[in-house]
Amino acid sequence: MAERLDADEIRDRLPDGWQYVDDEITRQYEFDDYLAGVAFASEVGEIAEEEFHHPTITIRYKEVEVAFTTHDAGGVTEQDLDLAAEVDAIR
Ligand SMILES: C[C@H](O)[C@H](O)[C@H]1CNC2=NC(N)=NC(=O)C2=N1
Repeated sequence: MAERLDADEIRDRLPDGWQYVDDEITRQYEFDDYLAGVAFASEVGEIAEEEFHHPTITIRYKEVEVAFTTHDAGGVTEQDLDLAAEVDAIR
């Protein structure tokens, strides 16, 4: 099972645009319209299923927030950092 990383390591390795808050890493993405955000969220879901590692996805008007943590490890692991980079590559 993946080991949770300590705060310094997470901060050192966090991809640009992501924040580390309360044992998860999060990023907000802006869109020109609501349905573009919905389509993006669906693509994030595809990746999550492929990797069997699932973020919390919050769809707002013209904005989608993605939050990763590893529930099995009780914090942020390599998997979360890797998935964050994969999600960034969607756009
Ligand atoms: C049994 C456990 O829920 C599964 O192994 C997977 C499913 N997706 C998951 N997603 C996330 N974010 N963390 C997990 O620990 C996790 N575990």
